[in-house]
Amino acid sequence: MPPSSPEEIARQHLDAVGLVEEARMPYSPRRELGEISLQDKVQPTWLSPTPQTTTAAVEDEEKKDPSDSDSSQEQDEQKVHNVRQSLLNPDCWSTRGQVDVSKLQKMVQEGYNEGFSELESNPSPSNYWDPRNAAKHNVNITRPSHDGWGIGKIVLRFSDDFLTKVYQLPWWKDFEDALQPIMDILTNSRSNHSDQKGELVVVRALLASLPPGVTIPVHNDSGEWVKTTHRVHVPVLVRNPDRILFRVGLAPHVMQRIDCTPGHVFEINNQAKHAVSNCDDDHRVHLILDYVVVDTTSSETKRRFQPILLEPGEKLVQTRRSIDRLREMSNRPTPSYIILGAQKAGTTSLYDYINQHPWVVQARRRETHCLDWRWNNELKTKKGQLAYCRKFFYAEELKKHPSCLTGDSTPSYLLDSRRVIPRVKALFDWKISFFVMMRDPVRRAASHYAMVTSKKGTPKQLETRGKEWRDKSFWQVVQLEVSILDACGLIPYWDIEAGCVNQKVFDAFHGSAEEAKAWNLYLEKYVPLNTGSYGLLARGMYAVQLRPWFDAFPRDRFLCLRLESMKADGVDATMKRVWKHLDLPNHPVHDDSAKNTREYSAMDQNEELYLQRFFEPHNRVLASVLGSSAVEWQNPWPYMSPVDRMH
Ligand SMILES: Nc1ncnc2c1ncn2[C@@H]1O[C@H](COP(=O)(O)OS(=O)(=O)O)[C@@H](OP(=O)(O)O)[C@H]1O
Repeated sequence: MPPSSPEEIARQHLDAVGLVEEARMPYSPRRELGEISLQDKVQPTWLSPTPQTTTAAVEDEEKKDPSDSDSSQEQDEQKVHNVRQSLLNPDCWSTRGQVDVSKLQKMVQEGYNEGFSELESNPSPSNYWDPRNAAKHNVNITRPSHDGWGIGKIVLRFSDDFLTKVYQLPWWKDFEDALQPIMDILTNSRSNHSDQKGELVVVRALLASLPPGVTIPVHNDSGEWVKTTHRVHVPVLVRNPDRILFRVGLAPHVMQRIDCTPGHVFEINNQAKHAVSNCDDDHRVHLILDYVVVDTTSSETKRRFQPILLEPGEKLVQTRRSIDRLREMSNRPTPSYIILGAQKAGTTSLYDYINQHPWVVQARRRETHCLDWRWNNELKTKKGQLAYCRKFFYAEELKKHPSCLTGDSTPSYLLDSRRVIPRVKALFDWKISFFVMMRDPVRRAASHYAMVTSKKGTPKQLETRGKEWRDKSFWQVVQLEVSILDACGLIPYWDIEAGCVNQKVFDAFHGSAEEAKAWNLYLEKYVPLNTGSYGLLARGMYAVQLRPWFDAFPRDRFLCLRLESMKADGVDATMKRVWKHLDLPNHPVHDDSAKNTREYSAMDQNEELYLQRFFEPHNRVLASVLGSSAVEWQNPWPYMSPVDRMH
């Protein structure tokens, strides 16, 4: 949801003042509905509920948030159905109890209503709101929008957007006793309603002081953390609850008003729309908690949510979605991953999808080529070479953010192992991750030829693609490539004229020392740096290309993917594997369209059959080279027999 403009916020504030002054919006009755189901939280919140579920429709239809509309009626009906099926709590909030907050009130009374940005005198040591005290005795957390609106804060626990790290700030200890009655109420009220056993772990806790005349406009929280956490509010200092308009609902025009009397412990579905306006002339203080329910039988989960204890005055470095300790700076070297190839197998898409993760920063250019044709031969020391390669990335900027990472996609590296492997080994001597995308080598070859011979492109692109194939037909290039492979002794099993394989010779040759020798010769003589017009067939011989890589690096550094599986299983299914390989939390890709696509004419059927026969034995040994028993690699690109084709 885009941020609201200052004009829109002012309009919402005026509306709120009107609603409270004319008493036009009654409180929704307190209902103890227990803990809000996480199932409700992952449902879309744009949809207006059906009339039966609407209890406080005070604004008219025209005021609907434009982002709440959807064009297709069919989709709408499906969504209505889904929402009706799943909405256990269409009210989007639940009273969890009433608690005595006098202890908390005493602790935060001092300075809660001061202008936090214009403090001049020396800070009083007992004023928790004073940012100077927070910087010295606690830890400074930035909350850009809230800070911009002048909202005061006392932060006790905080986590990154994916809940990979929960930080406990020094002042948590000061407030622990005062928070206990609230924790007890939350534990009791959930055990009465929920079957899900587990321990409550607070992942975020802060006190927020909302200045008079400020409105936090209608919004809904987003991010992975929202789906697994429960958001609890406890009004602490509210001089006149009738002048506070706190609302939540499935859509802006059906939000319900919640009673903000001090001590009212309530949970909201923060994935639903919510807003608050302080129409009083005093600050309003709420305690805001997010908790998760941790399965204590799983040591891994327990460990994950074990808070990291921060020290007074310690510095954190934040981006919108990540938080790291400054002391852990430089913990992650650059780059973290390389997409090695294969060329024309969907590498641009993979790189784009990876870059959609909020913790990934793209390189300064997509294909750095810093280890092949942009390699700087002048540089003789490792230090100089590394510094040169790091310039292709935002390495300096990333140093402070070890949660975040960057990588390279240079699909020529897979084939050019002779040059690239020693350079990776010498320079990137950390646990770098590799990706290899593969695609039916026949289709790959067609795409490769179409790109190299295309007349479209920038002058630079036309130059790097080379001229060697420009006046040759596809078939002529195939013949040229076959003769090159043959001259290197790489295809003793292939009858060039008949276009068929001698399986016995292939079985004896593949993986042999002779093959490795012939392959080296090929790489040495026929992998140039000044053109893209080479390797039409070699780039589709995946098993031979992968062997040197698997010999040089541990196998678990590689994630090998099949473009066709990505198409069949969906991008998100593939990306789950990618995030795991990068050790990144899951994140849905918002743009999963295919990148770098091109229209070109279909291949001649006889030429296609020739190539299929050529690649078939190579495809069949792939599973054993990959060491994979996965179904997708057993017969990765099944070709139809000529007889089948006729039917
Ligand atoms: N998601 C998805 N589904 C299906 N097909 C896809 C997808 N992503 C990329 N592609 C196809 O991959 C081809 C481009 O590959 P690369 O990006 O690796 O090319 S390059 O080496 O970077 O030039 C290019 O193939 P052709 O269109 O046949 O040329 C793309 O269409």
